[in-house]
Amino acid sequence: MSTRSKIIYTFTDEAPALATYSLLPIVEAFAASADIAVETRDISLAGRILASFADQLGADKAAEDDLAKLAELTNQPDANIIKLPNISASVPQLKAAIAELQALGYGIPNFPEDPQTEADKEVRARYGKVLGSAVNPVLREGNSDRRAPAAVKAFARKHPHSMGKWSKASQSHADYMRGGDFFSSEQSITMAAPGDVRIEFVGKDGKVEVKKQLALQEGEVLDGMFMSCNKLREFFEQTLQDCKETGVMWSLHVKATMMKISHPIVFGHAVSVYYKDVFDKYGELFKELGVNPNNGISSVYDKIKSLPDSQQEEILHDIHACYAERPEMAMVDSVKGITNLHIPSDVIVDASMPAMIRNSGQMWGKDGKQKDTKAVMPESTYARIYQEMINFCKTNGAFDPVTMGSVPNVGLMAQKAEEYGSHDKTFEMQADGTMRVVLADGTVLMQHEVEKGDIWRACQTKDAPIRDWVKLAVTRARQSGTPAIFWLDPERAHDRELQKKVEAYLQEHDLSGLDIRIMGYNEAIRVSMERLIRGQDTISVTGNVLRDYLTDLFPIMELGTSAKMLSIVPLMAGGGMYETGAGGSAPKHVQQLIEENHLRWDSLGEFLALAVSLEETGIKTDNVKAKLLGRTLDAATGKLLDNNKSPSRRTGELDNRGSHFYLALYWAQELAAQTEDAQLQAHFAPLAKQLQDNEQAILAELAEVQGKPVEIGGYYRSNPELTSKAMRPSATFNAALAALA
Ligand SMILES: NC(=O)C1=CN([C@@H]2O[C@H](COP(=O)(O)OP(=O)(O)OC[C@H]3O[C@@H](n4cnc5c(N)ncnc54)[C@H](OP(=O)(O)O)[C@@H]3O)[C@@H](O)[C@H]2O)C=CC1
Ligand SMILES: O=C(O)CCC(=O)C(=O)O
Ligand SMILES: [Mg+2]
Repeated sequence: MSTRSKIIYTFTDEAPALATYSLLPIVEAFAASADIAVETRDISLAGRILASFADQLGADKAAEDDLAKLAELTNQPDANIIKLPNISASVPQLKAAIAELQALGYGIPNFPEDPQTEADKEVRARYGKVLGSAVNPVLREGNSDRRAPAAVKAFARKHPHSMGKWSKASQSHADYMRGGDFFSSEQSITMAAPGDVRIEFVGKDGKVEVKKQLALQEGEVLDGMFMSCNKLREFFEQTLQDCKETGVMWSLHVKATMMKISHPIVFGHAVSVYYKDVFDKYGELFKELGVNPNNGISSVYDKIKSLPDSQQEEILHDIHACYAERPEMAMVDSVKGITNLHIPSDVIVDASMPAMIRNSGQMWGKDGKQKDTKAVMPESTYARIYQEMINFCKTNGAFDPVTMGSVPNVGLMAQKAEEYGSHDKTFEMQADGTMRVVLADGTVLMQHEVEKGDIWRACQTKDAPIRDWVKLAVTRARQSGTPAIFWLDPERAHDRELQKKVEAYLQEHDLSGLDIRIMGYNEAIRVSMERLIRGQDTISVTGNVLRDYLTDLFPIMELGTSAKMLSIVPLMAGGGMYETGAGGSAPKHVQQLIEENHLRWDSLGEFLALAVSLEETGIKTDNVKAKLLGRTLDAATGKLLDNNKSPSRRTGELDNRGSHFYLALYWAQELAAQTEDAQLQAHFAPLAKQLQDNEQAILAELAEVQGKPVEIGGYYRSNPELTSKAMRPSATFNAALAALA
């Protein structure tokens, strides 16, 4: 018996949003044959801005708060959500999106950069909820299971991507603080009983300011830590001096988007240290103009526009003088003169470090040439793993995708675990004093002596997600027959608390025949890499930040991109969220589409997620047609890989839309060829024939549009009609699909 069920498909931003215009009509048409409704929910940056100001927009312009509704759904056992990557916006991106929406006639307020009035503070608070990683932590009500499916791994072995050679003489390295950072100050406790705590600041005058109150659960782990502003700035200065002396290029790698409060401040210090002469000279003026280094050097360019031309020129001249004084800095776009410090969201550590390591440890300089680089990552907690990988590549050469094994990940992230949920507990110190965490009865749980400018933060990790994470790790180790390593660092207070729980919760499972170990980060990555080059797989079982870092790092070595990962979030309430790969929304791809009408985005992550989602729908609702759709989709995806019908990077060749055509063709063929369900067979046979017969005509229609600019009417909120027209240019294909309905 089948009941009509629902798959929620998220509408997001940039390249995946463009791809959705082409892929979703195919998905809807196929899913309908199994009585499954595919509904979209808009969680794009623009959609979230509009939902935040729904009360101020007319009925025709107001948007529903789809994110809030989805968040509720994640706590329902029947949730089945396909989650595409979305923008975690930096302030410059948020401002650009606001300006675009205002130009479209939406009466939303400007972003108040320095709110003083109550009204401005209220607007700033609303925008604060849209800023940075505002979607993923809300929807991820389960832990993370990311791995390369066998077919994808086989494809990478057969068609290896290019890997830059490593030289033993490479000067590239990761550089991080040796003291004064979060790692060195971390304290951690586990709550023996439920309890209320206060996070408070005690000034030198003894005055107490309560910063935050928390109701903690029994078994919850609470961490407190801080980064010294003075030590951070000294560290940046030392890295710059070192690069100047050694001639190695300088670059900064942080996660200002996901770590949306702490890392923009770190980024801002890098900007004001690199351009120190300019900030020293124009400090007062910049304050008046509202320049904020946390938004990058672009903030200076932006704010000085109001000054007379001559003054602007003087400032620009002084900025250029910094380039002569300072070491060379890695470029984001050397043609357009966009540096690593332009805006905080251009270089995001999870993707940028593997890209550098894949590229012989080099980044691009201002002359467009690649060079050895000092990758500066102040927080030493996790930066050390990159140095380990760099050492490994210098010793053993680049990884070989043909022979290397795999490092899947089981990541702790549910209920805003660890740093993921730290934003409302992160504070930039306004004065010297003491930060302390105090129980309701006055017991001081932890405390730090801090100075003005230091960044103090607390992290919470609830007990239930930890238990669920251990279970997921054991399940994956059992199902895949693969050794699993818990990456828990004995040097870290937090990990020592976690280790006690892991050891206890492992005892709840049958571990016979399993190889499960606990290791510090350096040892864990070394062992995993030693096994990797011998073709062996090792599951990394990690906390939230390492989940993020490792699920780009290893896939990018193994598969060339993390977009091809199967990325499942078994929701703790029983539902499922299927993320489409482990990568982001690939902004560069949009540029190519607009300029050349070629979209190189690979929707493989969507294909993989959809297959699991269909299969799960089939199991949960006893819908055999859904299961069959899932299985045939997997077969079609395998065929698409075998026949090399993935998008090409080059304009003029098959792109995202062409790969969707082949997916529809192969999927229809698989359904027409199966004999389990005669109804589905009869339903899809005509489509299979029509697409096969018209293959050349459809390819010609798809090819014809390429090579010239295309108008989609916006970036953050493109025009739906124009975008649909652009993304569905084959009348023959569209008609065949319409006939299926
Ligand atoms: N789950 C989520 O919601 C996530 C969201 N993000 C967001 O994504 C945005 C961009 O982040 P960024 O750090 O640039 O990382 P991305 O992973 O988006 O992009 C880095 C590069 O990876 C390649 N790539 C990624 N996905 C695909 C794909 N499907 N097909 C082909 N190539 C792909 C592209 O390489 P090339 O240009 O060489 O083709 C791309 O330029 C940010 O706003 C970030 O916040 C980031 C990670 C996860
Ligand atoms: O939420 C974000 O900002 C990024 C998430 C991410 O990179 C990941 O989950 O791999
Ligand atoms: Mg990531």
